[in-house]
Amino acid sequence: MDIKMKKVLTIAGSDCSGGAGIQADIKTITAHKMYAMSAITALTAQNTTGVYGVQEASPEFVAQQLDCIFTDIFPDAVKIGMVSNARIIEVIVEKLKKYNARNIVVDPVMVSTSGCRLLNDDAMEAVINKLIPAADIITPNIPEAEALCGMKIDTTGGMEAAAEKISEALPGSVLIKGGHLSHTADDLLYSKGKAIWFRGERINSPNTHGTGCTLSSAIACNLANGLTMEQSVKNAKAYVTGALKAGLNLGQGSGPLDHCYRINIEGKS
Ligand SMILES: Nc1ncnc2c1ncn2[C@@H]1O[C@H](COP(=O)(O)OP(=O)(O)O)[C@@H](O)[C@H]1O
Ligand SMILES: Cc1ncc(COP(=O)(O)O)c(N)n1
Repeated sequence: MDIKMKKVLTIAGSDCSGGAGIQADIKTITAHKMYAMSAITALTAQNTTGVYGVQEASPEFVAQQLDCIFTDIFPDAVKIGMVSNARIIEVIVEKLKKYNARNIVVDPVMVSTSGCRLLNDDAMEAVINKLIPAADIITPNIPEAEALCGMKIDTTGGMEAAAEKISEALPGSVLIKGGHLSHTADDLLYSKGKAIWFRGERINSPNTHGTGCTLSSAIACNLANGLTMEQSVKNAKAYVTGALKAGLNLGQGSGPLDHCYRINIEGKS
C-alpha cells in the first residue's frame, strides 16, 4: 500500500443489499481512491423495499473492532452512521477520545428512507449528549434536524433557524440536508456562526437509497485530504449528485447510487 494513501474508517451498520450503511461508505471511500476500514455496529436485513431485521453487535465487540483499527492503521478521518443503542455510542465516544481520532463526521441516522427506526428510543439522549458533541460536523436530514431542535422545518428559512439552534450547543459544524424538502436539494452548512448554502440540482429519481451515508463518507474523505469544511461539503455534494445522476436503477423500491460513475467517466476519456 502507498503509505501516503489516506485511510478512512466508517463506524456504521451493514446493509446487506449494498445501498446504504457500511457498504455505501466503503464504495464511496474506494471511489475517492482511499483505504476503507469498517467497525460494524449492527447487521441489517434490508433491501430497496425496506428494513426487515436488525441484529446489533455487542458493545464489547464494537470496542474490540475499534481497538484493532486504531492500534494498527490509524484513520485520517472517521465517519459514524447507524448506532442504534446508548451503550455502543458510549463505547465509540470513549474510543474516539482515547485514540484522539480526528476529522469526525457524524450522520445521526434515526429512520431509514423506507421508514424503519434505526435508533432505539433510549439512544436519543446519548446521541445528543455524547455522540454529537464529539463530531467535527454532523449531517442530519430534515426529520433528524427536527428531532434535534424540536422545531418543524418546512422551508429553507426553517432550515436556517434549526441550524442556528442546533449549533448553539456544539463545538463543530452542522450540515442540514435538504433532500426531504420537495422541489429543491439544497443543503445548509452552519459553521463557526456562518451559514453557507450549497444549492443542488434536484434529480427526479426514486433511487435515493444511501444518499445520506454517501454524503457523510465523502465529506470524511475530503477532510482526510486536508480540505476545509466548506470545500469538503461542496465536493461531497457534487459526488452525490453525480452518483444519483448516473441513473442506476436496481431493485423494486428506492434503489442505490452508482459509485462507479467516475470510473466510467474516466474510462471513456
Ligand atoms: N432527488 C435528489 N436530487 C438531488 N440531490 C438529492 C436528492 N435527494 C437527496 N439529495 C441530496 O442527497 C444528500 C442526502 O440528503 P437527504 O436525502 O436529505 O438525506 P438522508 O439520505 O440522510 O435522508 C443531500 O446532499 C441532498 O441534497
Ligand atoms: C445500515 C443502514 N444505515 C443507514 C441507513 C439510512 O440510509 P437511507 O436513509 O438511505 O435508508 C440504512 N438504511 N441502513
